Formats: sequence, structure tokens, C-alpha cells
Amino acid sequence: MRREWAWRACQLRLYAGVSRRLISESARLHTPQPPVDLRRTRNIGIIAHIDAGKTTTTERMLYYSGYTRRIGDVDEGSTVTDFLPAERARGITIQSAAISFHWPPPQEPSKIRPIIISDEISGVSGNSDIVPRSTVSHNINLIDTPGHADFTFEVLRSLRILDGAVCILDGVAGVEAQTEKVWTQADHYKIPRIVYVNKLDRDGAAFSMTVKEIGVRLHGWPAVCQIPWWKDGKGKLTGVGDVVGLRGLLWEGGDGKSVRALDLEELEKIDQAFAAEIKKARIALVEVLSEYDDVMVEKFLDYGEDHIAIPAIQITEALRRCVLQSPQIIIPVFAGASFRNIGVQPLLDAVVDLLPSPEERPNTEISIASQRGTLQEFLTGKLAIPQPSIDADGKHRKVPKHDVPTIKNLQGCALAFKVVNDPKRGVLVYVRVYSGSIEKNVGLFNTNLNVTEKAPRILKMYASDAVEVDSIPAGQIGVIVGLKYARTGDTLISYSGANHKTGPPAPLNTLQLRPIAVPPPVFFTSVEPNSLSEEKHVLDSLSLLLREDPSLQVSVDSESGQTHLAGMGELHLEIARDRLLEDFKAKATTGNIEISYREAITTPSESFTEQLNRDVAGKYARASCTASVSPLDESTSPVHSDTEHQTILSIDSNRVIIHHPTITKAGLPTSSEQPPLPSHLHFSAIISAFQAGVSAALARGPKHGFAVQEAQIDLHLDPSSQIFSETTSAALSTVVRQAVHVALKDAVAKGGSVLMEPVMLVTISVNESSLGSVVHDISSARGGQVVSLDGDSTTGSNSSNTAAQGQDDLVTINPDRIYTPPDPFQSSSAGQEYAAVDRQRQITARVPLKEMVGYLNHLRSLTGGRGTFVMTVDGFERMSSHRQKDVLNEMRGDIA
Ligand SMILES: Nc1nc2c(ncn2[C@@H]2O[C@H](COP(=O)(O)OP(=O)(O)OP(=O)(O)O)[C@@H](O)[C@H]2O)c(=O)[nH]1
Repeated sequence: MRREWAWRACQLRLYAGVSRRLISESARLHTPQPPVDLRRTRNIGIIAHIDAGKTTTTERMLYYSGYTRRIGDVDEGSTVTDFLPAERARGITIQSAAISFHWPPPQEPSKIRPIIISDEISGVSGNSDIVPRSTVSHNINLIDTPGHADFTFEVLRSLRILDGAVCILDGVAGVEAQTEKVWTQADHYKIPRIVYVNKLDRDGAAFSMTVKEIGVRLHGWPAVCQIPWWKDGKGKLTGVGDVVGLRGLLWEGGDGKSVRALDLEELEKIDQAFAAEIKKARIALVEVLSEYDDVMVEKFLDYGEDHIAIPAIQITEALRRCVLQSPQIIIPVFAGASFRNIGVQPLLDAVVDLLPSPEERPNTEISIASQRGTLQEFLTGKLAIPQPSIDADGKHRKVPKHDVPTIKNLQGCALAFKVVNDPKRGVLVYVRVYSGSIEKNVGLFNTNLNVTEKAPRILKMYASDAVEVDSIPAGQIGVIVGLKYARTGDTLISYSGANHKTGPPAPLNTLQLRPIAVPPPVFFTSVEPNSLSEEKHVLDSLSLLLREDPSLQVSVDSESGQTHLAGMGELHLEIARDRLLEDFKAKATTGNIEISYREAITTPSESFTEQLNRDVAGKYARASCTASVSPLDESTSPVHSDTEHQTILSIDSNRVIIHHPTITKAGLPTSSEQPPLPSHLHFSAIISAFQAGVSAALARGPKHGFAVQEAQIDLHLDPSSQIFSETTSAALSTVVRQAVHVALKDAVAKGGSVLMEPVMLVTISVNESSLGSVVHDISSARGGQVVSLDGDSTTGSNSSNTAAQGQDDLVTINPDRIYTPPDPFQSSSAGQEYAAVDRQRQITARVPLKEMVGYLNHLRSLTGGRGTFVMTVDGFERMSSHRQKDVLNEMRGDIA
């Protein structure tokens, strides 16, 4: 084992700076992997506001762990994790990159660690059998997530595969709007988090203010584990005070590898005030932990109620228990300045010591056969899954509640959380394995697309470098190379007795891990191939872009033949455009980025039956479909739910009801008199074809050409009159599209349609002094409605956003009760400082998206450059006829 590590250490040394990328890939094939111990694995994300220093910190993590031999610089564009040209050019992180490394490095223990060990194994504490987890090397899989609001969906997608997260704050800006948003999302996934206050070297750094804001705005009790060590109590940051280990950590410059640890006795000789502050912080830490951890109270009593006497390991264990509690109320806080190489190694120790291993996480959510539950419930047969009551031969059968043989079939189950097109290696599918293992060359069934494909190569990624492996076990993250279909968000399963034609037996074929809803896109641009010969490459590139990022949408206007690319924000589309034109070298022209309005029908249509009886894609095909449409008002329309004879789909705020009275959800006829489905068309394939047909019809409204919203589409599926031996999936979706299109036209001819516009939930952070002018601007000039100030509801809002609704459940923290050390730039006490006149205020408002285009510049002018905002789609609203007229006139003007 030791020799293996030594070999690896040798290899790690090869990964130096630019030359790292030049090592031939074959040299790294089939690297001997240390056996995987799940307890020693951390799947961690770094989340924060844009520019808080995620990439800068990650670079140090890779450097100190021995993976790189040169620290990359965001500003020079030489970082490991920002490896897309577009990211390097803009200096921001767009795609999540997953990187694996070991901490502490097995070959080179951290210079500061032995002091903690000697504390604990000296026997003084009576805990000689426990040492911190960070004394042993751990496998860390780190996901670097983007900080820009346009990439929130990307953050969400990464969050669901994380076991823990480090939230990085800018020590000057404090808790910013995007941080709050991602924090709330992480709360939703119950992800244990620690906070790292970065940039404490900058003028105006305010650690105490930031800690107070953590309490107030992130709704938890900050457990201050480190305090900044300023030279002579002010000015230059030189290190941190370790409140857990009761010592000062002094970074001696250079690359930050050399760290001196001084115990309290030594510290008192050189900086008495700092030593006293560490003790004060220790008392506060024990106090706050005691409120939420009974064992801490016991230890406090065991050690004669002496806060200082409690061993570091006991504090670490109490912190860990609190971090793993759900909801998480204690928030451990660390300090540093990554750019100055201060604070990163103890932060890595904290990742290992405080954040959970995959085994310590709650059960993974799944959906299977329209049921929701956990993967563990399914695997242990505890999830009651409805089974077909009639066999394929039409006979009734008795079925056990859970089908054990089906469960036993499952060999591996993984979530594709990221698809990236690597110019050198082709399409890389990043997966997290949740059960069993994913083996090389095995057939993987994609439960979202109903296709089977092989996993020809499996890699473990070290940013843009890779090591080939034979399998990825449960709890780990890896990359599959060579998949043709898998998209971000798809569930991949391997099972015994694989049958490429039929896929796995039901209900295994419907198993989906942590499904998430894709938010509706609100901007779009047209994409026009420069010539006919370029068309194929442009379309292939677009489909690759969609595999990478399912929050993008592509639709083809059936009348004009124009292709539209839609996304979540202007930057989101700009980046997609750059990827398409520059990275994929698609020769196409793109139009202006415009708001994606929607249209809604106001009157129900008649029922229409369309028939198809011709060649489709060079093959004779026959199919038929009956459809009708009606306006959908969720508040008044009766609630529908899936039944054995009715399947309900939701497509972009439209409800699709597929009535199949003669056929069950398992695809079996209700009686022996009814014809069965042809063997080449499974029920799930028919439903997918219906879905594709409806989506295509709804993509272009009959009046203004915008996507249709708030409609109910009723479709009828009757095998005796619609499905024939010549019926194919393509024919079905074509005929469904035609039938829905005709029904929509009929509805518009009868009652017209109305335009709907995206309305955003906007969270704006401003100084108290600018509050009045910003609120006035939002509510009068932009037609917005202020929903809350500092999270307190001000009006009877009809916001549908869960983030706003969830405010009531949040813990309210009194900032005066939060311990903070003095800040060097602070004249009064931290409490007074926090309450000072120009404190940060937060406005939450609903504003039409149209009024938010170019808002950042305006906000900056109103706030002296200090205001920031984030926004998410809150929904689409019908426009008044006056506003609709203005928008249509403006659009016509644009075209002219
Ligand atoms: N003074 C100072 N500057 C820092 C520190 N950490 C990061 N920076 C600078 O802050 C800027 C943003 O840093 P990044 O690491 O790119 O931040 P990020 O959070 O990855 O940003 P996104 O990828 O865009 O979300 C860069 O100019 C860094 O050099 C620090 O500790 N001190």
C-alpha cells in the first residue's frame, strides 16, 4: 500500500503547470487505484457569489494536495478548473468541473497537522483512541460550481450530487445575494455546509460584519472556528487563530506551504491580545455548540466547566455532529485569503473533519413507476410499486407488493450530472454512482431516453487530466467516455440479463435519481446556418450543446424554418453562442438576444383527428391521433392525477392528458377483447412520442409564434384505431403534432390569444442610504411590486417562488448574540457596527423581465456602484392589452 502511494506521489509530481497537459494520456492509463473506502471519501462542492474566490481557492487546494506544482492564476487565465476557453477569457467559472485529489496528501503530511495529533494522542485528553479524520488521507471529489445567477440551474444540478459544501464569502462584500440563493438551494438538498471568509487581506475586510451577516442572512448560528490574525491587531493579515486547536497559525509567505503553529503559551509572548481573543472565541464556540449538542454539554461538565480545557477533538466531533444535523443550524466559519496563500490547508482539514462521507448522507431520492421514495427503500423492497394486474396473455395475476427479482437485477445506478465536450477526448459524461458500480464495457440503460448504450471507457478526472479505470463504485464520481446519447441529468442503470432491445424489466426501466425540474427559458436568439452544407454540423453542435446543458432549449419554427436557441439569461445565451461558434466551430449567424414571451389561448377548441399515411424518414408509416385544447387555469381547473387509464404530463406549464381507456400503464390491454400493442412499440415509447409531438406543437403559438403556455391538451390513445403494425414512434409524434396544431389554430380562430411575459423574482442588495431610491425606481419606473424588505413580507404577494415562501420556516438570529472578534477597520463594537446607518438592506420584488434588461448599470448608478441583484423566473403573467400592444409594436419596429 505504502509503495503504491509512493508511486502515486511520484506521478503527482509530474503534473506540473503547463507541462502537466503534455503528458501523454497513455502514460496514465490504468493507474493502480488505492482501494476505495467510502468513509474516506468526500464529494464536496464550492458554492458562492461570483468573484468570491472559488477558483482561486480551488487552485490552492490542488497545489497543496500535490496535484499541481504551480498555482494557477484566474487573472492570467491559467487555472485548472476554468478550462473552457470562454471561462478563461472571462475569468469566470461557467461549467462545473469535477476534480479528484487526496487530502492530506499521503506522501507529504501537512506541516501544521502534527500539532493537532500530538494534542490528541498525548493521552492528556483521555481520548488517545480518537484522532481527527484529517490525519488520514481522504479521497476528495470536488465540484467547482459557477457563481453567476444565469448559471443557477448548473449550480442546482451540481448540488444534488454533493454530500457537503464549502461556501466561500468575500470578506469585504460579506453575504451577497447569490450566496443567499445558493445557500437556500443547498438547504433544500440538506447539504451540510461550512463557510470560508476569503479575501481578508483586502482593505476594508470586515470579518466580524461578515460573521453577523452569516447569522442574520443565512439563518444559522455562526460557530467561529478561526479568527483572522492581523499584524499588530490591524492592517496586514498574517495568519489565523485556530479556535478549535487553541493556537495561532502563521503563514510565512511564499507559496503558503510553510506554516508555523504557535500554542497559546508561545502566542502570549508575541501577541498577548490575540491569544486572549482566541480564548474568548473558544468560550463562545463551546457555548454555541452546547446549545445544539448534548455531548458537548457533557464534555463541558467533565472538564470542570472549563471551556479551554476541552480537547480539540471533542470540539471537532461536536462541530461535525451539528453540521450533520438537519436542518443545519450551526455554521462553522473559517478565515483566510486564498490569493495570499493563507488559510487553505486548515480549510481542507475542515472539509475532511466536518463534512460527511457518502455513507453519512440521507437516502437518495428517486422516482419509479410514478412513485417517489428513496433508492434504499426501493432496494430493500420497502417501496410499494404498483404492478400490472393483468399479464401479457390477458390473465389476471397476483403480484407481490414489491418485485424482489427486479430489484436484484440492478447492478449499478448512476446519475449523469454533467456532459462536457472535450476537444481531445470527445463527449465526457460525469457520473455519480449511487448503488452497485458502473463497469467498463457494460450496457447502460438510460431511463430518461429509453436507450441502451455501452460504457467503453471510464476515467477518473483530475480537471483536464484523466486516469483510466475499470469501474466506478457507489459513492464515487467518475467519467464515462464514448456515450452517444446520455445528457446532463439522465439516470443510467446496468442490470443483469441485459436486453438491448427491450431494456430492463418494469419497473426498473422507470427508475430516476433525484429528478429536478428544468426552469423555463426566458431569452432566445435565432441561429441560422451560413449555408446548406453547414446545416448538419450546426444541428449536431446544437444537440451537443443541449446534451451539455438541459436548461437550453432548441426549437425549429415550422413555418419560417428558423432555429431558436433559448436560455435562462443573456449571459447564459452569450456563452452558449460562443460555445457553438467558437468551440464547436459551427458556421452560423445568430440574431439579437430577445425576451421569450409566451401566448395563451382563451377558448376551448373542437376535437380534431389527424391521420398519417405516407413515408416518414424513407419508411412507410401509418398513425392517427385525436386532440383538443382548452385554456388551463391551475387555480380553477379540476385537479387531475395519473390513473391506470390516464397519463398526465406537464410540459412548460401546460397540462397534457393522455386518455388510454383500453390500455393500462403497464402497456397491457384491459381485457382479452382489446388488441395488444404491437411488439415493436412499447407503452413508454408511445408516451415519449406523444410528448415529443405535443412539445413540437406547443413550441410555436398559432398567433404570434411564441411558445404556448397555460393550455390543457387532451389526447386519446386507442390501439384499435391509432396504432398499426406500420406505426413508428416518428409517425406518432408527427401526427400528434399535427392534431395539436390544428386544435390550437381552431381555439385562436374562435377566441384569439393573449401574450404572457416572464416576471422575475428579484433580490436586490443595497446600502441603507440607497434603499429609498431603489424601491422607488422598482415600483414606479419599472412597474415592479416590492414583496419584502430584509425577508419581511410587506405586501400580500402572489409570488409562486418557493424561496420567498420558505422565509417563514427560517431561524431568526439576533446579531447581538453572535460572537465576533474586533475588525481592524472598526472603531466601535461589531454589534454597533452591524446596526450602523449604512448597513446592507435587501429588497425582494416581482418585476417584468423586460424592465430588468440592462438593470445592473442603472442599479450601480443609483447605489454608487455598490448594489447587486439576482433574479429567478417567478412565472409568466398575462399582459394588459395596452402593454401587449406596446411590446408588439416594439417588435415590429425591431423587424422593420
Ligand atoms: N485580494 C484578494 N483577491 C482575491 C482573493 N481570492 C480571489 N481574489 C481575486 O478575486 C477575483 C475573483 O476570483 P475567482 O477565484 O475567479 O472567483 P470565483 O468565485 O471563482 O469567480 P467565478 O468563477 O466567476 O464565480 C480574482 O481577481 C482573484 O485574483 C483573496 O484572497 N484576496
